[in-house]
Amino acid sequence: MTGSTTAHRALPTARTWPVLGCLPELIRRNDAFWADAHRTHGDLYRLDLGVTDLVALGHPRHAQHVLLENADNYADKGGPTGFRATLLPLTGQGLSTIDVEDAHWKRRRDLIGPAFRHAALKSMTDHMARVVDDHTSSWPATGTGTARHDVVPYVTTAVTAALAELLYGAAVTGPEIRRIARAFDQIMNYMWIGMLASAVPPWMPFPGRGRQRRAIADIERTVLDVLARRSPAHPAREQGGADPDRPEGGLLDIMTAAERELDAAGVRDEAVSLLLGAEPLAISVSWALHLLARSPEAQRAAREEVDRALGGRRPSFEDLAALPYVRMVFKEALRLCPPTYWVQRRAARDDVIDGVPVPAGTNVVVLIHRIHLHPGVWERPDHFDPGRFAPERSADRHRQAWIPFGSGRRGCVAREFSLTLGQLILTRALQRYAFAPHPGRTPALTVAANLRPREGVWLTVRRRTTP
Ligand code: HEM
Repeated sequence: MTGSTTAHRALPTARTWPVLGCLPELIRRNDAFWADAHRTHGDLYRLDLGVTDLVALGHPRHAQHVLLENADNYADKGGPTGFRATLLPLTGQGLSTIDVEDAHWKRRRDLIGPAFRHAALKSMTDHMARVVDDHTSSWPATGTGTARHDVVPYVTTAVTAALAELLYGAAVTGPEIRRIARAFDQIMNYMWIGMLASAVPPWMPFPGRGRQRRAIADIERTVLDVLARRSPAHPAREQGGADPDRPEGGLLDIMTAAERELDAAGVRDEAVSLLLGAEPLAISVSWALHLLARSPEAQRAAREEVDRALGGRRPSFEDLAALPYVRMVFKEALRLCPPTYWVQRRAARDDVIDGVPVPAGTNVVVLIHRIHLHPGVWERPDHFDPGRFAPERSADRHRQAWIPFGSGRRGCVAREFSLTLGQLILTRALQRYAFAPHPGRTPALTVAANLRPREGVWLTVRRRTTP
């Protein structure tokens, strides 16, 4: 795709206002803005956001170029600019936000990666299934009757509990999970305002800035409280009060033992930034339930599969292979609602993408959601159709057409873990409940730091009496 000898074309620019660029329009119109920008400017355009300038990339071949083929030129995530401005104070120097691929990043990745790979997954799945079991057994759905509620907090609780045990080797309490979820909510929704705030010195008052700082402090305090409970000096451990089913220690223990440089600040950054993975996972599982609620046919197919494979029993790692349709439902939910809507990189050297010059220092964003809805790649892109992930229908698709976990060297370290945990929660939920729309409350997505439901995912939930 590079080549300085070919004729270059000019880059169309999405810009509305002289100083703020598209930012006000983006804040006002949200997801509709992106769809229109794509229709007007095509797959590749310059996005003027006033405080920052980006090149937006919306075709799978752009992802292939930036994240794979020419990844050496895009090893830098772009510092505290653009979409990253509001998240960095929360995540510090955690693996996901380490800016440049260097020896430090590689060492951290090599330490964290194996904990999420297949062999580790196999041993942790049964434990995760038990945690999921506890946290999906009592969603509001009275007896054989129904209840109408937002499923996001319930899914978030199951995801956060399972993830915290894996990371910290310690249980989080209900109030802690609710505090973390509230704080994540504030932080995610602050993104656009946070971008504006990034242009104003930190000591100057700016709307929402105080709330944002308090939310970050809340998460940090809660995580440190949980970590303190796993300390050998903590009374709960000294009294042998640990749950015999719970794996000793957690990923953080392994990391602290292996990497001496992981001091208190390093532990804090990694503990917080890995926990942030709970948010996209909870969003995508909740969105899958919404899609199933609106597609009785898909819900029936998924339920028949789980009943056939499991009856009413809890799934084990070996069972997951017998639940391919549930997996496809989750993948389709991640296509329609990829919580990590974009990934950002900075060009180290001059480059050319699709005939457009991209000078050194340019920040580019790969727009995952636009790629997932690209009409040239997907048939009926807006339509919920889990069967499109069947092997026979996927063979000819561009390899970068579905990238909810990113791609290449900085791709999500927890991809397999997330697919497994999502599959487990959906399976258990389908065994226990039937889902239907909530009359008068149609869930909608909003583009914040993640792509996420605007006001929750309200559904009608009926407890099943069989199998
Ligand atoms: C459905 C759930 C998830 C989605 C959609 C998702 C998405 C992504 C994406 C798109 C990236 C690439 C970012 C980039 O290229 O700049 C990424 C990286 C990462 N994710 Fe996830 N993620 C999910 C769950 C998780 C979970 C549960 C964890 C932690 C336990 C996690 C930890 C990470 C880390 C540490 C990285 C950075 C890897 C590196 O830079 O080397 N993610 N994720």
